[in-house]
Amino acid sequence: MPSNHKLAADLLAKAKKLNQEDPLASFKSEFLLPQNVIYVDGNSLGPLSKAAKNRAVEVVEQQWGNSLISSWNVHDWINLPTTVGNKIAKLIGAAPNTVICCDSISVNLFKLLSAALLLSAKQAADDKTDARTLILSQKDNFPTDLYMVQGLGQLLNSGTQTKLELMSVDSKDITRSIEEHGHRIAVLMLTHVNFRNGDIHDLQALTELAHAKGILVLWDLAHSAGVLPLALEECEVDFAVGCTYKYLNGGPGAPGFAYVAERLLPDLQQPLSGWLGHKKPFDFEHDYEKAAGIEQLLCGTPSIISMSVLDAALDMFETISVSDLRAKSIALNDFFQSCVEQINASYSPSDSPLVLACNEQAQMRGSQISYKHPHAYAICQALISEGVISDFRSPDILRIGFSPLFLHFTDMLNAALILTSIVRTKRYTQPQFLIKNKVT
Ligand SMILES: Cc1ncc(COP(=O)(O)O)c(C=O)c1O
Ligand SMILES: Nc1c(O)cccc1C(=O)C[C@H](N)C(=O)O
Repeated sequence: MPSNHKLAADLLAKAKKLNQEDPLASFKSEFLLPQNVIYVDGNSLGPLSKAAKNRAVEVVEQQWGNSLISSWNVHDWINLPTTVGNKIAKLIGAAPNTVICCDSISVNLFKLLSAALLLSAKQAADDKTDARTLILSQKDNFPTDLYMVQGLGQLLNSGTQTKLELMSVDSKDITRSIEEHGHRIAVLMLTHVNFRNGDIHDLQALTELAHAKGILVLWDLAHSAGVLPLALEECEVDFAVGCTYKYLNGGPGAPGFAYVAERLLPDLQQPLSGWLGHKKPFDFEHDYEKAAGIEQLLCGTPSIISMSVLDAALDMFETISVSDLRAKSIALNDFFQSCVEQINASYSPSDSPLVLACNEQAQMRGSQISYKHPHAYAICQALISEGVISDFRSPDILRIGFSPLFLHFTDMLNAALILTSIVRTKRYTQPQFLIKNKVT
């Protein structure tokens, strides 16, 4: 407890009032969270909902167990990637039938980047200009995005001619790089919300700027889908990818999604030409002919159990607007930050304090806050041992995520009390917290 009892009482009264005013407060009871746990890691893996658990049992016992292979028709498994894709489309401002649920972000990036490069090359040939060879991205992107470009580059550049180069620059230099190298850039590939510090790129402005230079745009929405309002269609975004195991609560390894603007679908050619992306998969023809719609992004047989669980988890979003989710996420983020600041201010300054490693204003960040500390890993482990599940991002970032569907403002106060106390008393220095041997 803060030494100042009045402060503690005031913060608790404020938290309770915010809970009462929260239109999303009742959704917490839809989740099966363990007792005595404050889960501030829904930005890495969303928790289990009752609906998802029930669907898991149903799909295994009834659908697979009883209906066996007829479930592809009876339970419409065959259309699940588009059914689920359409539910996701509503959350990201995409037109119907422009989103498909399949594979992982990494695999979908490979498909879409390859397809974008082919479109760009065709455009250059039509315009009689040199083919563009650059993919512009941010240095601080989530590594898999950069790795996928590097892997694709190895494949494409195996001959004598360089066909693809990754140009990764500081986020603050993206605009300047587009201005300077625009004519050489085929694709601008950015992650909307930065996984370490929560910085948000201006999706609309950067998409417009890139288009003005003839660049195709691909957004990674891993930390945006289901928590930040998005308008892909309105902003004329070309491509997007995202995952469903974070704010969409689809479960560990739940399939990702891919978005392609409707206008690009007819000429799109993706390299993972598996049978389910074929125009008539069940005709079992010798030659590949792509499906006309977004189904062309499919490759092999989808993971039906996982996708069914996700399908059920997504139903919760039917009655909620993303702007309400964003408003609550900002309020949780802001309240947590102010609790930490006020509690710390009520004590004499600590000799090794947590330092904010993100924008100071909650509305300027994604649904997370990041602190820098030389012992961030140990602090994270100490937090987990005291029931506050957060995560650590190498080398020195403690990351707290705010999932608006199942967190209450009282959770924020309790998490802030535990965090500040662990740092102040240096409880993180216990030996078991110092050994770095865990996935976080
Ligand atoms: C921005 C971003 N992109 C991609 C990924 C991972 O992609 P995949 O679904 O392929 O594991 C993550 C997190 O794991 C991420 O935060
Ligand atoms: N996808 C993950 C996994 O399979 C294991 C552990 C963590 C993850 C994550 O999603 C990490 C997450 N994208 C991040 O922002 O750090």
